[in-house]
Amino acid sequence: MDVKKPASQENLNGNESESQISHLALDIGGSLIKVVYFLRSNGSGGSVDDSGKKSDPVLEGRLHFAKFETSKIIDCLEFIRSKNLHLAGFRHHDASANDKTLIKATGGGAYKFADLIKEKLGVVLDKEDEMDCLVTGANFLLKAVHQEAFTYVDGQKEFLQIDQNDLYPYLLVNIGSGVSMIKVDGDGKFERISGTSVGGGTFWGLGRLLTNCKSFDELLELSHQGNNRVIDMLVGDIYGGSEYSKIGLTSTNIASSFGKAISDNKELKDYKPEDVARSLLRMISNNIGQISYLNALRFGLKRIFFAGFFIRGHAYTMDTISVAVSFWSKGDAKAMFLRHEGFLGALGAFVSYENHGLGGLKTHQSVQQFAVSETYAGKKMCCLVNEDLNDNESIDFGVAFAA
Ligand SMILES: Nc1ncnc2c1ncn2[C@@H]1O[C@H](COP(=O)(O)OP(=O)(O)O)[C@@H](O)[C@H]1O
Ligand SMILES: CC(C)(COP(=O)(O)O)[C@@H](O)C(=O)NCCC(=O)O
Repeated sequence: MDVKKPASQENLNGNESESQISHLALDIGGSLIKVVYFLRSNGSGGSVDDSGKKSDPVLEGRLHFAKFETSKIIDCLEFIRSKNLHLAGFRHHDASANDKTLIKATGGGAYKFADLIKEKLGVVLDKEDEMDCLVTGANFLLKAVHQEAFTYVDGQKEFLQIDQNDLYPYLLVNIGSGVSMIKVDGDGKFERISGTSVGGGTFWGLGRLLTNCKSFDELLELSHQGNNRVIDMLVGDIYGGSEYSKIGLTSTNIASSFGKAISDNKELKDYKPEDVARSLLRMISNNIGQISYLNALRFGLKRIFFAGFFIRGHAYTMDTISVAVSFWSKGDAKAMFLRHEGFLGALGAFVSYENHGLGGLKTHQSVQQFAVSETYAGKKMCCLVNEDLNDNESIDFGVAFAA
């Protein structure tokens, strides 16, 4: 598709200066809206290639991440408007002057809220397929971002060196509101092999009803303090304190999640909310870990990457998933996690701008100091990740714009 230059370079009048704003991409999920936008550093835009010759202009800047609850979409739109990010889209070359700016978006909300966004921001969403975006985002992170993937064993994070030549195939498990399991065989080569409706939305929804927590983080924090053995029925509870070693179960293995609640003769109010939260988190994480491993086994996949905002970098969640994968695979398979766990879809949508000749992701000599420089989708790019990335973080980045 032919494109005109980014609208951001035509008509800006707000917080971020015209020279700074570049691309904006959205992933509007069942629970959260993820926003990724690139702001170029002042003065960036050199155009010298490796041999010192003139080439495509390279913009250096930072990739920014933000998220909002989907139920508070108006706050998100206000954020975008306040920063003038909605002016950072693109237009069809053949578009009439009245035609709207297009913004890349994915997730179910790109359909559900298209009219609202058009009304509030005056932009049209250019929709990208959610599964495509998840895979593109995962491949992008695994190839380009230093220290993106890690294992979590016995409370220790161990960062992985990803071998570009030995990345595929892998299983991507995205734990959002629901869970998608995708076998990834290469760039754009994937199959969604399974899914489950028992996911992050289930944890937050049931948790809210059972504990009266007012926020997801409060529920996570509660679970941190709780003891699941108060409510879960353990093998030892059934076997009089002994293990059932013949089938590989120790006395402390959970035999039945929430199983004690049937025999305790107690009401919900008699349990501590923190114990309920802990049992719930454990039940859902364990279940996802187990289903993931069974799907990995179906296709002979040894590596399973877990993503989605359900994980939230939470130690107990990652530990439970890791233990489940290790337990069911008898140590054969490994659970791996991603630092930008919740932003795969939005990053995938962001990367898709390059299909329109806008902002192909590409590194340049001038950004050589960055930690990783790899080929992605036939182009070179690189990123430097700060030590402690979390919610509203950013990545230093080099982007080449088609002239
Ligand atoms: N601040 C939050 N508010 C609501 N849910 C959150 C929050 N942080 C993490 N979560 C968890 O993340 C899940 C959504 O993950 P996400 O990957 O964004 O999926 P989706 O695309 O379906 O919104 C929620 O269902 C919940 O379990
Ligand atoms: C429908 C979805 C792809 C939507 O993505 P989400 O907003 O949950 O990230 C996801 O919720 C899902 O895969 N649910 C599981 C449906 C199933 O396979 O049973």
